[in-house]
Formats: sequence, structure tokens, C-alpha cells
Amino acid sequence: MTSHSLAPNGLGEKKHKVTVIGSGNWGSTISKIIAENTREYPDIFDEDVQMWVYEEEVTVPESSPHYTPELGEKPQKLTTLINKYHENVKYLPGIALPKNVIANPSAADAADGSTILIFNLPHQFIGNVCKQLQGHILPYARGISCIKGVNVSDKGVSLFSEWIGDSLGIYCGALSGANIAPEIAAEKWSETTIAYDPPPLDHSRVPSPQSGSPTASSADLTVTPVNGATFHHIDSRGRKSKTKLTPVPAEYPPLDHETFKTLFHRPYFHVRMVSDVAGVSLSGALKNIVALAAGFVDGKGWGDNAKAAIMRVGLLEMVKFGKEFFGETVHTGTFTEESAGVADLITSCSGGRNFRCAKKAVEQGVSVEDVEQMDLNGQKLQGTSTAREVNAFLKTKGKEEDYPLFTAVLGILDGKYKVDDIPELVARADS
Ligand SMILES: NC(=O)C1=CN([C@@H]2O[C@H](COP(=O)(O)OP(=O)(O)OC[C@H]3O[C@@H](n4cnc5c(N)ncnc54)[C@H](O)[C@@H]3O)[C@@H](O)[C@H]2O)C=CC1
Ligand SMILES: O=C(CO)COP(=O)(O)O
Repeated sequence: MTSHSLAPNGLGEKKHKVTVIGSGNWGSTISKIIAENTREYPDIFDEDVQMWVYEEEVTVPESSPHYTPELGEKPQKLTTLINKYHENVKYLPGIALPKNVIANPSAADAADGSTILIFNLPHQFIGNVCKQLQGHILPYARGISCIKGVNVSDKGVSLFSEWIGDSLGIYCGALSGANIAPEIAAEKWSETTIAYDPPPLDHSRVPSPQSGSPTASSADLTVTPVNGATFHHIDSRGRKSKTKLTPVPAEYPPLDHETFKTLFHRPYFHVRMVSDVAGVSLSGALKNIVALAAGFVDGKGWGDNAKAAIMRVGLLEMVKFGKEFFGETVHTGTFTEESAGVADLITSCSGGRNFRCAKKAVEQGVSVEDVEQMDLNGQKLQGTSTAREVNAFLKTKGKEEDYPLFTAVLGILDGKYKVDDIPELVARADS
């Protein structure tokens, strides 16, 4: 799969150690994928993959192959169960994890010595976890965020990849796609998109262009030496990052598109590399709001045409939001051509948790949050909080009416609107 197993200087004597921060439904699935690849490419990666687990006491469900009446009654630490049975019995039951996935309840310990950090947890928890990591990671580590959400504060809206980067002083890219985790854990074929666009200081390399994908050129980025090997950078939107990047030492294989593709690509999980980090991150976050709307109309029994209308309007609002608030460097093609965009929108509006919970809420006349509590066994929806966060941001900009579907979703969650109001609310945008 990969052509470079050595660093460009021919040394390459160090291997990348990989840590996954998070162990939910998707976090465990991504750990499985990565651990299969670290085993397959031992010249590039350490075989063991550390997986940080938010520790809790759980019992083994009857659906687990490891179930016994005793394990079904006696709660044990989730990390103990994962390391003993190689299964995340709570968040990914019934799926065998490779034995080289090592569950660790300490984020700092899990990340110790890792050059690659994969962030994969519900977005509401990332702030706290980053605090635990501060001061405990290699200065030249690089990250990939698999989080679907946006960070909204009184300063505005930002991407979690940026937020993680600034919080930890590293560069962080983003992975997102039409990726319902249980299907991928069962090794059913899917595609994903990884956006990675660091300043061209890692081994003086710039990510190589991929066919059909927008890729930054070195001219997009200004890299200014600050002191010795430390760099300050201005991103492709001209925004000055707080992050002072430390180059990855040349003893390691380069951390570029090829290495990240090697880390994530499986026969059943096909990776496309791009450089539009904002487009990939925003698609993943905003489609969750649209998936709630799709669930609402499906719960009404309005049929496939109504759902298609939701997807059309939703996609337009996603692109508009990206262009309006993240500038022209967000590529429309990321939304319309990549797995992270339209494909994720379609799968999420067909079978995602946000869609399913919204549908059931309408059918049963209860709140989406109630269904989340009852049905998801601790898994978290991202659409409800993202709808609130995006709306809070739009309100500060006086732009709520320009995004009628996003605004309608929050209105329905809060009881201000009914699902029956959606056609009229959405039509107002066209008039
Ligand atoms: N599940 C899926 O099919 C997909 C999920 N995603 C995204 O991946 C991200 C992670 O989601 P999942 O792995 O599905 O998580 P999940 O919703 O399955 O699980 C919840 C996770 O949160 C952890 N947690 C609970 N309380 C916590 C706390 N106080 N502090 C820190 N962690 C805590 C739990 O231990 C568990 O790992 C989300 O942004 C989601 O949108 C992306 C693609 C597919
Ligand atoms: O992001 C997902 C599929 O790509 C999963 O969406 P849900 O969180 O709604 O299940």
C-alpha cells in the first residue's frame, strides 16, 4: 500500500506511535482500523495502539460472546474488560478488537511518546480531555480529529481541528465521511475523507495533490521561523495560528498524506486525502443538524420526497455556512463530491443516530433527548448540541433567517415550531 517506509534521509529508524483519544462507537472502530494497519506496516508504526477510555464500571451484555451470568451482574472497569476480552462491550459490542489495541484510563499516559494523536470522542468532552493532555505530549506530535461538531464560543465559531491544535500546540487535520460505525466495524465497504494541510515544514514536504481533490500549495501558507526549529504559521485563510509548530524529526517516516493514508486505509475503508480541513470538518458537523430534520419528516411518515427536499436544502445551507464564515478557501467540491460531504449527508439521513432518534421522537411524541437517553446506552448525539451552538452563533450575526432549516431544527427541538411548519419555514428562504 505504501511506497515509503523510510524517512527521506534514508534513516527512518524511529517508528510512529499512535494513540486514539476516545473509545465510543466510532472511537473503538477507528482503533480497530488503525491497529490492523500498525500490524500490517511495522516498519512505519509501533504495533501497539493506545486507546484512551473514559473509565466507567460496566457489566457484559448478553449480546457479547463473552457474556456469562456472573459478568452480566458484576460491574467491572471498562478498560479491564477491553484488555481482557478485546471487545468494547458497552460501545461496540460483538466486535473483536485486535489484541494490539490497549485500553488506557489515563489520557496523559496513553499519549505519552506518541507522534500521532487521533481525537475521536463526542465534541462536548474534548475541552476537558485536552486539559489532561497539556504538557504530556510530544511537541512534534500531529493530530487527526474525527469529531463531528463545531466549537462555538463568544469569539465565534471554529473547527475542533484548529481548537485542538491551538490547545496542544500541534497541527491537527480532520477525518470525516459517510461512516456509520457499526457497518465499518463489521468490515462492510465504505469511503472516508481525510484533510491534512500542515505548513510545509515537516521534512520540507508539502502534501502531494490527489486527483480530484483540492490541495493547498506551499504558496497558501507563510512559514516564519520563530526560534530554532519552532515555527509560527498563517493558515490558508490568512488567519494567524497561535500554534508554534515543531517539525517532526527526520528520524521518523514523514507525516504526510501517504503515511496517513497508510494508517487509515483498509480494503473495507477507502481513504481519499484532501487539504480542505474546514470543508471536511464543517460537513461532518452540520450534516447532523440536517439528519435531525430528516428524522422529523420521516417520523411524520412524509416519505422519501420530503426527505430528499430536506437533504437538498440542508446541503445548500451547509455550503453557504462554510463559504460565509470560513471564506473562499472552503471548497464547494468538498461538500458536493467527497464522502465527507454529500455521501455523509445521505447516510446520516438514512440510518444515523441523529436521524433515528429524531424519527422516533416524532413517532412517539417525546423529546429527542429522551430517545437518546432511552435507546443509545451512553452513546451521544451531536446534532442537538450542534443545532444549539450553530444557532447561538447565527443569532450573534443576525443571520438566523438566512439558514431556515438549521433554525427550524432548533425551533422544533425547543417546542417553538412543529414539524408541520418545516415546508413553510424553508419556503420563506426562496421567496
Ligand atoms: N458512531 C458513529 O457512527 C460515528 C460517530 N462519529 C463522530 O465521532 C465522535 C465520537 O463519537 P462515538 O465514538 O460514536 O461516541 P459514542 O457516542 O459512541 O460514545 C460516547 C463516548 O463518550 C464517552 N464519554 C462519556 N462521558 C464522558 C466524559 N465525561 N468525558 C469524556 N468522555 C466521555 C464514553 O466513554 C464514550 O466513549 C462524535 O463526534 C461523532 O459524531 C463520526 C462518524 C461515525
Ligand atoms: O456521522 C455519522 C455517519 O457518518 C454517524 O452519525 P450519527 O452520529 O447520527 O449516528
